[in-house]
Amino acid sequence: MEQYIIKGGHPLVGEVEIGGAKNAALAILSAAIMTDDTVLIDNLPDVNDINVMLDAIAGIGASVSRVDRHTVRISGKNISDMSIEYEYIKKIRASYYLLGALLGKYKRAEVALPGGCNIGSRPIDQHLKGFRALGAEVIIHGGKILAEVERLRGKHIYFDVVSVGATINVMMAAAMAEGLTILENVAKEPHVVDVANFLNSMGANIRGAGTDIIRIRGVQKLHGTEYSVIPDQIEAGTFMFAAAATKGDVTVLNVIPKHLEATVAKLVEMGCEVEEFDDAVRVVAKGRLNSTHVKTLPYPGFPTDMQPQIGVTLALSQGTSTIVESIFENRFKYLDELARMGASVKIEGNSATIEGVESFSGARVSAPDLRAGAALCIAGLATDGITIIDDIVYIQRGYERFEEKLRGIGGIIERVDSEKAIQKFCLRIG
Ligand SMILES: CC(=O)N[C@H]1[C@@H](OP(=O)(O)OP(=O)(O)OC[C@H]2O[C@@H](n3ccc(=O)[nH]c3=O)[C@H](O)[C@@H]2O)O[C@H](CO)[C@@H](O)[C@@H]1O
Ligand SMILES: C=C(OP(=O)(O)O)C(=O)O
Repeated sequence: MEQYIIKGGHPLVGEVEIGGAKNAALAILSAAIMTDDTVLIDNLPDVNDINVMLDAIAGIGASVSRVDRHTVRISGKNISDMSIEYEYIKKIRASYYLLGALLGKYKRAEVALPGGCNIGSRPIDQHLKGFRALGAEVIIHGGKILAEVERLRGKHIYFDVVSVGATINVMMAAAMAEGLTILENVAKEPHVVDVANFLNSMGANIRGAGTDIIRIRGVQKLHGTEYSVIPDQIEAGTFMFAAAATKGDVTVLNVIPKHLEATVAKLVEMGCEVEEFDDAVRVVAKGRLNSTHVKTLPYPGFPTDMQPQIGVTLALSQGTSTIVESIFENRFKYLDELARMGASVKIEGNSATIEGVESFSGARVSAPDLRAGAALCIAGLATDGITIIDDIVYIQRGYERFEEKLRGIGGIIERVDSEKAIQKFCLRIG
């Protein structure tokens, strides 16, 4: 098992290049198998979740060839199997997108119930409601979801909750249904729009992605395309909060500033200077920041995937902050770890009250999930001591070369795999 070991306590300064969005890329890779033609996808992040997805689609017979670290060529022509093995599914949440993709193209799919970060109960009833509305028979048996239909038919579907996964999944299936599908109360996240743009570049007819209503006129066939995934707003935001928490000066490069509005608004409220360029954002924190109040909401609200990163930053800010986590019920686990570093927090249901402290003290903590793990790294980088983070496999799910990128802006962080290596680091740095 690997750990991160961090010696923090100084500002992060410099520029960092942001990669492609994991959560857009995972859906786009699934959608890529919906044509028999070849699809070239660029700006993929080189992270574990993407590799698992590529293995999963290769496992059903798709041809997958890597052009380089961030580019892949996929052909769904020789897919022979509609059943995705549990081995892949249990590792990633987004495996459920293969349901919509296979059902749309082959009218049959068999996918084990998905894994992903343990951040809440994460039902998929809205995905299944959507597939059923399009005419599919969907059953859950032996830990698998089996969906089948002779002909998918367009329908007017109203989602009961705003769900990124259900919106994208049902949109994919409807792209190859007969007639018009209208999806209401949909998610408006940038990755929903990116997947719609990708499908449209393959010949789909999807309008309205990014608004509350998506209209999909089904087509019989999709064709090959070349596509570049949007930048990862969550990776960008993570580095922006790392700059804020360490009182640093960091410019995130290759971003779409519009996607970062909620993050920028909070950083400004907290007292950061934020400069926006065409495809970059600079965050400068000149001293101790101020408290604020945060409520996670679907886009364009403040993202739940950024809640731990702002939480860590608030725990070092002046005054009392509150966070309401309204999307997932189990996303405060990092606060218990942070309390071990000296943070003052009180959790009641889906609300947390944070009394800012001047500084943390280094401790050994565990990453409870992907974003919480990244947030604990931020805590370590802001702490004038040694912090060891266990279970970093979660962080590797979604951050490419995380420690390298942090080192590029002055972070003292190493990935180690033994107690001996930890001791060596402490002797050298401590
Ligand atoms: C791979 C991927 O893209 N993961 C992201 C995706 O997860 P995911 O797609 O799983 O999250 P959803 O947007 O679906 O979940 C939003 C809310 O809806 C509820 N819900 C969802 C589906 C459903 O059928 N029934 C239901 O009740 C969930 O429990 C949650 O409370 O969006 C989340 C919210 O932005 C992000 O935190 C995840 O990083
Ligand atoms: C929670 C996340 O991923 P997943 O939905 O794949 O667990 C995330 O990207 O923060």
